[in-house]
Amino acid sequence: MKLSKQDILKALETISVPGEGGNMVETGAVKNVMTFGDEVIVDITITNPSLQAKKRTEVDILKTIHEQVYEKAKITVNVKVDAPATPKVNVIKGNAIPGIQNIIAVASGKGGVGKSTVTANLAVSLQKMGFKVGILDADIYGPSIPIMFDVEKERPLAVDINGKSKMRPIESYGVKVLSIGFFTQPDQAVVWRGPMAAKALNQMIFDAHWGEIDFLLIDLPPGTGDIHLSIMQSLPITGAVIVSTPQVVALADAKKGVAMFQQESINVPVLGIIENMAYFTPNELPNYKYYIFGKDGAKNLADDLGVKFLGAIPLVQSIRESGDVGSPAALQIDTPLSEAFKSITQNVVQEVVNRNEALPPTEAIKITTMAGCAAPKK
Ligand SMILES: Nc1ncnc2c1ncn2[C@@H]1O[C@H](COP(=O)(O)OP(=O)(O)OP(=O)(O)O)[C@@H](O)[C@H]1O
Repeated sequence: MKLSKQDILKALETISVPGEGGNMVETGAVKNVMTFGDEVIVDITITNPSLQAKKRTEVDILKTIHEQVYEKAKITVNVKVDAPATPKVNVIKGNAIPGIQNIIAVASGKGGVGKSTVTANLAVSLQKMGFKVGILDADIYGPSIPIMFDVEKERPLAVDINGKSKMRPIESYGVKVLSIGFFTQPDQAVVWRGPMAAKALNQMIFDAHWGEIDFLLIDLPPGTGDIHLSIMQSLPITGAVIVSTPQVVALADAKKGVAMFQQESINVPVLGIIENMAYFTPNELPNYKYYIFGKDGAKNLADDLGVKFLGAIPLVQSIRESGDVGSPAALQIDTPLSEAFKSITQNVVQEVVNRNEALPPTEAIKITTMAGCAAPKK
């Protein structure tokens, strides 16, 4: 079989480089195509330096040529990365916070997809790995972190630090917690505007005595409103993690969430997407997986958007129960659930390391300890 260069180019015109828009031939990304009998060599240059973008580009090219031109074609794809020459600006906004190394915003477009559950379990997994961890529960519509850490009746006390009165976070399972829920009545509907919420959160960060923290997780309210804009613009967020179920309506909102973080005025790196309630396995049928909300939706969305897929969490009764009794499932020892959360947490840490390496050395966001965590892959 002799392949024609024209056929290959025509096939490549049907795909684009992740995140670059336009078809890869028209944008000039495809630099050269050579054919020898049933062999094809494609040289392509992309601007996105992430491993996923490279891998995705390669896979798309292989798949497209196999599907549209010749299924047995022997294809070599040479992907070159030509990142923009301008040095990356440090996207960290606001003042660096002494003692707090990384701030990770946990967000979801849609409500009720398990953002707080994921935040709580990420925190516990990070703590088990040896990191110093804090959670700032910023979900003004329904702060649930105090319940998940069994501290809903607690109230933070003031401590004197160098002559200044500071709020001491409540500690549970080795995780320091401050929640907007500690300052509002449980049945009080909180109608706050963005700047007010951002101010309250600023106080909970800057006027609190967090001590040394490797990861401060912020449990954001659901949605993409002005509250998010205010928070993102005023706090030095290292990166954002998006939680979604595989359901179409949740994915549409998750996509808006990713777009919000990536827009120019916000520019917070998206560390990746976590798929929650990915499938249901009944106790009595351990080999069955029911894809109640659809299959691989969040994974496919991550691929489409060129962001990392951080992992999937099943829909399991004990996750809900452990959240309700204030003992996050990740506290379990060597169970499939605690292992699943551990693996996702390692991916998050890896992405933070990657992200910090990609920024100038001046930023105040270096990870200082990798204790208990698998060494990052270079
Ligand atoms: N993987 C899971 N398996 C079973 N139940 C889950 C799972 N994830 C979350 N839940 C349950 O779903 C409900 C909603 O979860 P959660 O409060 O974490 O969502 P959320 O996205 O933070 O909600 P909100 O929009 O109110 O902030 C809770 O009762 C929680 O226990």
